[in-house]
Amino acid sequence: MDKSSKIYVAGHRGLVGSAIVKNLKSRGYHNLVVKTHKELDLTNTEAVSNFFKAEQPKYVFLAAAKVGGIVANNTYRADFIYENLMIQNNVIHQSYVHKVEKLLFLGSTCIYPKNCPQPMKEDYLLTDTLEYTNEPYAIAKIAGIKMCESYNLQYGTNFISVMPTNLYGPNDNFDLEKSHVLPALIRKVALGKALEDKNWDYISSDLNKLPIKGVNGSASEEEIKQVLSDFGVVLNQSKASVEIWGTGKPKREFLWSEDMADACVYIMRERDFVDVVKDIKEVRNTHINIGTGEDISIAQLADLIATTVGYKGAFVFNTNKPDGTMKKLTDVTKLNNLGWKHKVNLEEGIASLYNWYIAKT
Ligand SMILES: NC(=O)C1=CN([C@@H]2O[C@H](COP(=O)(O)OP(=O)(O)OC[C@H]3O[C@@H](n4cnc5c(N)ncnc54)[C@H](OP(=O)(O)O)[C@@H]3O)[C@@H](O)[C@H]2O)C=CC1
Ligand SMILES: C[C@H]1O[C@H](OP(=O)(O)OP(=O)(O)OC[C@H]2O[C@@H](n3cnc4c(=O)[nH]c(N)nc43)[C@H](O)[C@@H]2O)[C@@H](O)[C@@H](O)C1=O
Repeated sequence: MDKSSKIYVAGHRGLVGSAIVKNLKSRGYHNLVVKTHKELDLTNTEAVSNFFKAEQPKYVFLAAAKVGGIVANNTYRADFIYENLMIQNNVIHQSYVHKVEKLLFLGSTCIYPKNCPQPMKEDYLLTDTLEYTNEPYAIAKIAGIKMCESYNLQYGTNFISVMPTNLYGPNDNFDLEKSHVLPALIRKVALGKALEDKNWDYISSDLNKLPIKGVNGSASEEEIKQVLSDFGVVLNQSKASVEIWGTGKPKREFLWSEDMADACVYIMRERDFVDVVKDIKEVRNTHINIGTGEDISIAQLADLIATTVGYKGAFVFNTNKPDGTMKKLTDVTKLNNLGWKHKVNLEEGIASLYNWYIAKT
């Protein structure tokens, strides 16, 4: 990639897209094209076609998607399959039509079967039934992999699919209903500590930045306590407790978003589709897992966050909420063999994200 190549980063304000833009700029790439969702709705085929015709990007990072945690995936099932299929169909097809030199499609490790052998190798795709809570999203992501693979085989394009594990970092989503576990627990634990410390300035400032169910920092103490308790952050006789969804037993692997962005930029710069094809007689499972190869239970994650935040209160487990897949650890051999390894460990990442979040509230 020349420093002046025109590069389109779809989803540039999101968790991963913002980290990709930061990474590219730090390396001197200066001809970036970005559009907000409002400026360009990627589900709109005509608008995407016009955009590619006008801009003619040479490289495309497809980091725009409908994204959310386990409950959002399970609740907005139609939106997750429809919007993701539309976004990726439009962007991948127009990239072919307008002769994009290389495209990177971001999927997710939820493409693997619910009871997949661990760690999950790329070859385990489509070998068994998916986890139900995120099946629509996973099916859209599998369609994206197969679309890239099929366009490469039929039309000779150079489209690469990467499957990230659970990600976290600056510009994460801290909405308690829709977010993933790590930002949700950072926010809930920080609020639990503030309740115990009677730090109303912190609580008001947090709610002013991101109201919960319409309740912001100017609401009464009683209203605030009520809405926090609806989300499992409770003060009982000066002792706080924070709710963890499910049993706390599922294990997850977490990758810092700036490491993820670095992997994306590395693959875009250094690798081509042919590098990830194992068997040229039957070209399958050409995607690449992106992760750390290390996992941790949700209960252990909560303890780590409590240590970082200095929270001394309790955790309670709400088993009416879903656990989802019990284990989804990626096999990162292919990624490591392609020449990339993660740098940021979980303790460092949690501390950085907590500091980032505090600075924002
Ligand atoms: N976060 C995670 O833990 C994981 C994420 N992934 C994948 O990584 C990729 C990036 O995810 P992440 O950064 O977390 O997502 P975010 O939700 O943080 O960002 C998504 C971005 O997509 C844009 N977007 C969404 N819908 C549209 C649309 N219809 N038209 C135009 N833009 C749209 C948003 O634009 P705007 O800001 O303007 O609203 C936003 O910038 C996705 O493909 C996701 O599936 C995979 C595994 C884990
Ligand atoms: C990245 C991946 O993310 C989604 O899958 P997931 O890994 O199950 O996502 P999650 O982060 O929401 O939950 C992880 C675990 O944590 C538990 N958990 C505890 N307490 C909270 C909590 O407060 N919030 C959330 N969200 N989860 C909690 C929760 O019950 C689950 O056991 C996919 O749908 C799909 O989007 C995808 O690709």
